[in-house]
Amino acid sequence: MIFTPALDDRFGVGRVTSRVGISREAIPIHGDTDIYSLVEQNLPSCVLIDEAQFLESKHVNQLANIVDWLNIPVICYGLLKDFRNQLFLGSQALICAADKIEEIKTVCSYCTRKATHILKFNDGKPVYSGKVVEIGLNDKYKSVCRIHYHRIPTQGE
Ligand SMILES: Nc1ncnc2c1ncn2[C@@H]1O[C@H](COP(=O)(O)OP(=O)(O)O)[C@@H](O)[C@H]1O
Ligand SMILES: Cc1cn([C@H]2C[C@H](O)[C@@H](COP(=O)(O)O)O2)c(=O)[nH]c1=O
Repeated sequence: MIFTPALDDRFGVGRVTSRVGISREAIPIHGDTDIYSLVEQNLPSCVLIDEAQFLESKHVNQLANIVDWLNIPVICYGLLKDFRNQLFLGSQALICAADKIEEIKTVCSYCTRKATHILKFNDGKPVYSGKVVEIGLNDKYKSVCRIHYHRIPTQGE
């Protein structure tokens, strides 16, 4: 069973879509969705959650119970930190609950260093404060290294 938070509606509510174009229907998670009950009724072989940074801590508890009481593996994918370089609340709850955490590495948009931060742009300018959740694509967010998070290169650099 595939789930994704309803608030990420970039490609439609309840849809997991990759930048490479692959897309799958998913069950949308709303504030009152009881993921445990839905999984208990269907008993799938695995549960996949995308955009897990947007989960509420009660959903993370439900996922832990699915693993512990239904013996069904749960794999979550999501961002660790927001554009302010602070942990998303869902990711914080997942770090505390998870059996295993795997980092998927990517490189900085401006150089070959490891991307450790995410820069957010408003009208082409980096911003470091404001509301945490703003659904968007590559025009709004860029993965960057620590150096370029604090100072984006000027033209020609
Ligand atoms: N199946 C795939 N094969 C090859 N490259 C992939 C595949 N899936 C993703 N990628 C690479 O990873 C990038 C990010 O993929 P995406 O699924 O949008 O990740 P996320 O949602 O985690 O940001 C893509 O633009 C592409 O370069
Ligand atoms: C950093 C950051 C991201 N978001 C949003 C932007 C996108 O809708 C998703 C991330 O999707 P991806 O396919 O994994 O890149 O999260 C946000 O709301 N706030 C942020 O700080």
